[in-house]
Amino acid sequence: MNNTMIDVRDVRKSFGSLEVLKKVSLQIAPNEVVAVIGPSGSGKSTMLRSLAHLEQVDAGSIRIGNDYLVQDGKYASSAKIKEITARMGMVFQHFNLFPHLTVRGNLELAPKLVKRLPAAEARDRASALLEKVGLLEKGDAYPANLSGGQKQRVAIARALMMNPEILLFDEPTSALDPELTGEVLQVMRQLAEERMTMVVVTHEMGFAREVADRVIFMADGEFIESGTPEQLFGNPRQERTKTFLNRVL
Ligand SMILES: Nc1ncnc2c1ncn2[C@@H]1O[C@H](COP(=O)(O)OP(=O)(O)OP(=O)(O)O)[C@@H](O)[C@H]1O
Repeated sequence: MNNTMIDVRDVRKSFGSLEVLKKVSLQIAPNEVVAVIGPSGSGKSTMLRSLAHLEQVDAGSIRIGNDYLVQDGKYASSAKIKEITARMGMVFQHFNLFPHLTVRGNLELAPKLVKRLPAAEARDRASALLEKVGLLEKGDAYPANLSGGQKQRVAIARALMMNPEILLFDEPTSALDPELTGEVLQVMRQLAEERMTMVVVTHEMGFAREVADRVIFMADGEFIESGTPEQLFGNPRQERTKTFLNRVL
């Protein structure tokens, strides 16, 4: 259990003349699992990437725990930003593993480099996490020799190496063949059961419905509606949510 929560207030973000986030606000409680769903291009990834400071917002505030990443459009110092983002782990659609490093190399690099973790400790931690995602025997393999599902499980283990308070997932199963999504969702389901704070941008309605504590429907740069999976899937209040769900379910 941890005390981190995410507080996003009135965040705006444009790419040129395209307004991608229109005054978005969001609060996430410690240990909450939130799924963000919505049509392609609605700003889901941009919102998530803004939390990890992979995108810079134009206005508004993002607070992680007690620390402001950005407050009323003004960013914290680069040292503070580093400190805040180190508390978050991110898992991407396309895995983003280092191709020239083995699985263990991928896992151990950041903890050794950033956290100065001794090699033996990094190795032990990597073993424990590879076991957790069912890939202990793949430690010496290179990413090119893994299936997409295995790559994504390595990416999740890598994110966990840094002992994050929050895990952010950006469409973690969208690049996978359908038969490989299950093994990744199973690891995510386990993390959810362990009460990891997670924000998951996903097209996987089954995950949103069965695993998330709360589902947010986003369209055209706005949060249209948010609720428990039962509320959102069973009895959506907004016409746009209904239309979207009718299309994808
Ligand atoms: N770096 C960028 N430069 C310019 N436009 C961008 C950039 N990144 C995203 N966009 C645009 O911002 C809008 C929102 O994109 P975003 O990836 O956040 O949507 P999304 O809801 O995650 O979509 P998807 O489900 O397809 O991944 C899209 O119109 C996209 O083309």
